[in-house]
Amino acid sequence: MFRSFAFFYGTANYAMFLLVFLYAIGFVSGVGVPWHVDNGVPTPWPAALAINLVLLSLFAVQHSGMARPAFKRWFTRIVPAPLERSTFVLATNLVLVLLYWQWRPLPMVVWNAEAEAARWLLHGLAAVGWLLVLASTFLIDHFDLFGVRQSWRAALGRGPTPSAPFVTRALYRIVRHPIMLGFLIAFWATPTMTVGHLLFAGVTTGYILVAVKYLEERDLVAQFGDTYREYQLRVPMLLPWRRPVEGSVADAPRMPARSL
Ligand SMILES: C[S@@+](CC[C@H](N)C(=O)[O-])C[C@H]1O[C@@H](n2cnc3c(N)ncnc32)[C@H](O)[C@@H]1O
Repeated sequence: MFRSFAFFYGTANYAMFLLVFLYAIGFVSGVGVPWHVDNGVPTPWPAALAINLVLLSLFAVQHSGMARPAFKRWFTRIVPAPLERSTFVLATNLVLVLLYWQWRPLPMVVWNAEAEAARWLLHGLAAVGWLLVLASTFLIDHFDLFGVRQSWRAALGRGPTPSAPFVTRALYRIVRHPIMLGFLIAFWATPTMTVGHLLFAGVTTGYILVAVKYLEERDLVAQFGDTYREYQLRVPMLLPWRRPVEGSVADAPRMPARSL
């Protein structure tokens, strides 16, 4: 019974993620979907701003909170360990559906590229960003990242899933966070930037910078130790042209493991 459920749960949450990811492309680009970053229930700007900030904060709290090792340790007392990642994916899906549905437009235009070539160029750049996200998930371990591997192993009656390996090849040789870089490109490369889109891009950029530097990298140092510190010295965080900090592993900042 549990094995069948694990298979269904992992597969259904992943299938929903694929739809939510596809919708994200439409939401940000404003193409092909009913509710997007520049469309929704017209709302006076102070209320629209407040609602959008609540939605973005909800995403940040869910996403960063549930990804912390301390939360996972507590959560796996309630949810079977092989289904923990898939439950994280389900929660992310639900928060994003709420955001797509309840987002309020702030339509004032900040910039607008009028030349057709410039518009296509910016759409093309955004497409490169989305492809970078997708390609990078396969470099880490796409099916592990979205909980399919863990739930399918449970369905097959296999033992606990071994941790995904530490990756430094291909895109991870150029920057330490290609998935986040892909999101930043996709969020900012738009021919028509409205106040609502700017709010979305600005807040998500701030969130990505804080979450990567102060949460994810601390966890990675705690998990991989000097291997990750040495990686930080060798490879820039997000921008390929930025030099990583000069120094040796011994000089690298010792970041304490997060207790939460
Ligand atoms: C949503 S992914 C984002 C990865 C990375 N921040 C990026 O932007 O490409 C988060 C997961 O990737 C894992 N991760 C981050 N860097 C990694 C690496 N170099 N090798 C393997 N896993 C990594 C983290 O432990 C975390 O579970």
